[in-house]
Amino acid sequence: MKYQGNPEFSHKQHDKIGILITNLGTPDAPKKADLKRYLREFLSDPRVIEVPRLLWWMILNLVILNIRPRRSAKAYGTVWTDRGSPLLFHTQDQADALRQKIQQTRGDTVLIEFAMRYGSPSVDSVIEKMLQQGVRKLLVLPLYPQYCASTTASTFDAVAASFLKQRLIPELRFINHYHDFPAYIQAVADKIRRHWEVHGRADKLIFTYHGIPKRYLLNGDPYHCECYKTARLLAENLGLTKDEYLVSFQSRFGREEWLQPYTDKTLMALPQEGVKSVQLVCPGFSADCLETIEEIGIENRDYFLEAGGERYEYIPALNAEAGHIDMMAELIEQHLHGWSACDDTAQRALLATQLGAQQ
Ligand SMILES: C=CC1=C(C)c2cc3[nH]c(cc4nc(cc5[nH]c(cc1n2)c(C)c5CCC(=O)O)C(CCC(=O)O)=C4C)c(C)c3C=C
Ligand SMILES: [Fe+2]
Ligand SMILES: [Fe+2]
Repeated sequence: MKYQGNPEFSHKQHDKIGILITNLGTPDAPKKADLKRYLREFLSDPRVIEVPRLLWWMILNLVILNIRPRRSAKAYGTVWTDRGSPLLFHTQDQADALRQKIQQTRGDTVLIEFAMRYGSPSVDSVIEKMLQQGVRKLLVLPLYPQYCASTTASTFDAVAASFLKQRLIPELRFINHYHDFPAYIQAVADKIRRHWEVHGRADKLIFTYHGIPKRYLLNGDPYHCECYKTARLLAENLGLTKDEYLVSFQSRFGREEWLQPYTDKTLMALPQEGVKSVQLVCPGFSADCLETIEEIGIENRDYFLEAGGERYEYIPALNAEAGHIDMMAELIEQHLHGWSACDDTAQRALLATQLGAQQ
């Protein structure tokens, strides 16, 4: 059978609204074999690596997958916890907290789940489960505040691919970005303010974002622009002047030029310019993960201190904090507008009665 359906379909079944939050995904364990599987899936995505397929297949399989898994496994080992990868357990906590919050007002007419674009739980398996549970309207929220084809559009691809095999596809809404959503700006700004209350301020506040190849920006990706807009809105909210903050881009991969200025090079240069203390925040990451805890929390700290810096602080991501969950709930409610779970139940009941009378 080409298209899957639910033979238990009933006209009396109440429609449900499904809310699916997603993030990038992470390896199952900090081991070479797990990294190889994870990196193969991730780096085979043409939305991530825009290079002719045959050429990339050779580079990936003959070079990268023979070198990187060992190195990355070591890095993941430094952030791994009893609950596994931070990205996984923070996303799980976010879904649990969101479920509690939204079900307080909407009851069990709404299902809230999380999925990962790469690795598990996969987008496909979670959508399948939600459809089986009666979801007929699906809202997808990729937890990337700034739109990027490599992350946001890739998530859309996975959702669309999952529908390809379904007989009954749900109504779909997809949140593209929320980089300028007031409650998101407020939540990040509040987090910075709370850090200042405990630790005081530094010479510079650095907004550091995951980079992408510069070529993607030149080909029309709005990510760079949305990163800068987020930084401007945060600076306005915090009352910062232009010389009190910086924007930079981290996590370079491969040899071509990525978005500049690079975070590592910036941190190496700042002490010579008289900047001795810095605070770093990652407004593009909704959950702490390898790229924030290890790369920003550890690796870049060393660069700054070795270059003569004196004080370096990383301000953690919003993770499953109440302010973040409230912001997500507000964003979701805004996008649920006009959707109610059972608005056609009465019509269905009527139809079922009519069908019954005809038989
Ligand atoms: C926040 C947005 C992200 C963008 C944009 C992004 C683009 C991007 N990433 C790579 C390559 C790698 N990224 C890796 C890890 C990683 N990336 C993001 C987010 C974005 N990536 C997250 C949340 C994570 C962490 C996952 C975790 O398990 O904690 C990795 C794997 C780690 C490693 O080996 O260094 C790679 C590789 C590219 C090429 C790219 C844009 C083209
Ligand atoms: Fe990445
Ligand atoms: Fe990295």
